[in-house]
Amino acid sequence: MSDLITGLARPQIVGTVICTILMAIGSALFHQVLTKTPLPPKAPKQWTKNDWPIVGAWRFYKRRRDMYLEAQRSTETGNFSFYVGKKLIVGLSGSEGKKTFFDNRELSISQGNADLLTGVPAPESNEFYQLFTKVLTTLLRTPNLVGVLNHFKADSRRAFDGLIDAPLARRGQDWRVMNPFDFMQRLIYQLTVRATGAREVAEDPKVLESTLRMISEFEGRASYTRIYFPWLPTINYMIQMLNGIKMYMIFDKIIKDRKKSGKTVDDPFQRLMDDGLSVQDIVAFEIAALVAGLINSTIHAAYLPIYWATNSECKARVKEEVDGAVAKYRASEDQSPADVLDTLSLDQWETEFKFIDLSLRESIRLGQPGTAFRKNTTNNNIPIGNTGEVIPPDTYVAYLVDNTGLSEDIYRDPLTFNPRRFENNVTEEMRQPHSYLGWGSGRHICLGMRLAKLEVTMVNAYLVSQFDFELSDEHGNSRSEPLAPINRNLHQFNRPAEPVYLRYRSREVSGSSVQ
Ligand code: HEM
Repeated sequence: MSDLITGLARPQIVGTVICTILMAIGSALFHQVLTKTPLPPKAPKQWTKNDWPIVGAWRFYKRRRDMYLEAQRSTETGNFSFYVGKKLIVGLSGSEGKKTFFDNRELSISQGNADLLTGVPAPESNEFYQLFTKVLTTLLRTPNLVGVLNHFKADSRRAFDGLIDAPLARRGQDWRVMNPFDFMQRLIYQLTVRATGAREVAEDPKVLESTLRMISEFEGRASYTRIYFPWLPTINYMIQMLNGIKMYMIFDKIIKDRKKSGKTVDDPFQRLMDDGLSVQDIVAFEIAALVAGLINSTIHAAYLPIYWATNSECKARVKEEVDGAVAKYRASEDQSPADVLDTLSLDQWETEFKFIDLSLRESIRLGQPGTAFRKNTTNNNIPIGNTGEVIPPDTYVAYLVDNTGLSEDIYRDPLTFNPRRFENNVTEEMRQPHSYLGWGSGRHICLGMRLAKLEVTMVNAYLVSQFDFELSDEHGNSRSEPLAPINRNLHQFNRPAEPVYLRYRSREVSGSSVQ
């Protein structure tokens, strides 16, 4: 083996290998240039400002919103075409563009996402997409959610007990400090595994941690280079593949162990096995569901207490709501607030926390940078409403979500966090179709919405029932400077660039516990 390695390391051989790789890349680039199709007739006007040869519109991945707004302003209809590598993308805007994007049944969401959202392993084939959505929908029905509810409560209790046991921020103080994004990520991930996966993962801290790291990497190691050059084996892509193999081995082992021992486990994973799904389909389902479940739910679960901590009216309102539910369902005086929450049914979790729900709705409206994608997979032009323009066959479509979520025509003072806007002051514009895109709109509504709402509500109700919290630095010093604004050029919502901390203390200690 060592001879082989020394042999391969010889300068001539290294040189030959490098030359071969460079020639392969060179000829692929040449092919890319030669085979780029010209703009089809009737496609919206092409936007080429700042384009690079071969690559095309690099700003779409570097400064997406800036490029999009500039391009849409440059055309009469607000629609425009551009190339990313060889891929033709039509950017839609305006009412006709928006209606086409969200209502047209011939535009494929799975193909659009698979090709343009690298990092998120969107189901590539239509058959798998059908299977994925069918299984997810079944798992998130009432009987299955009721089945995992006690695990949700127990996991949440354990996580919050851990917060109580954490060391004090400073001697002589009663504050402790957490990074809400780290805390929520671990807990939300565990709950999502409970709802869609295997107990062997949810209940083994080591496996939970290692799979969480791999699932986070699917998103964190997005390789935009591969969107331009799908054939390029980038390092990030290789790491994603490696993580895919490791996840496969973990799930394959669980399946084999269960089969060998003849043991059946009462969890969603067993349901997939009993339904006869292949190992490949189970693994692909688990990865897709866990990635979809992790990204948005975690970030919003962590942002809610941050928003509340910076807005005294909201903080008072959420406390009132949670304390009200605790008082309403308390069966005996010796029950702690968390004990009471442990007794709530699925229906009570889904109906008693309206302000948390409104806060989530508002957090999503504010935290939805980037574009949604579709692809015209038919052989026909798809008309863009009555504009006279079309989406040609084999073309991708994008819609900048901020065009709606931050529209001053729909939302007054759109950059302010104000959950009450959905409660009172609902304007005529807010009642129009496609005026809120937070959970999707038209033909594609989020299939995980019920799970996400349940998770975010539950973890935040446990938090508010037990703790006072404020923004702080990592040492527990109160923080007064405002958070940096959300980077609207992001492709999707993420943690703030600078870490944000919450200091917290038990409400029993501070004397503000619900009586
Ligand atoms: C706060 C958390 C979440 C937010 C804000 C969110 C948001 C969205 C949005 C905006 C869409 C539509 C995308 C488009 O039109 O292109 C969508 C679709 C989808 N979401 Fe979520 N989502 C969340 C959580 C989840 C979870 C937990 C899961 C699953 C475990 C999930 C699974 C899906 C799926 C499968 C679709 C595609 C639906 C279809 O193809 O019709 N989401 N989500």
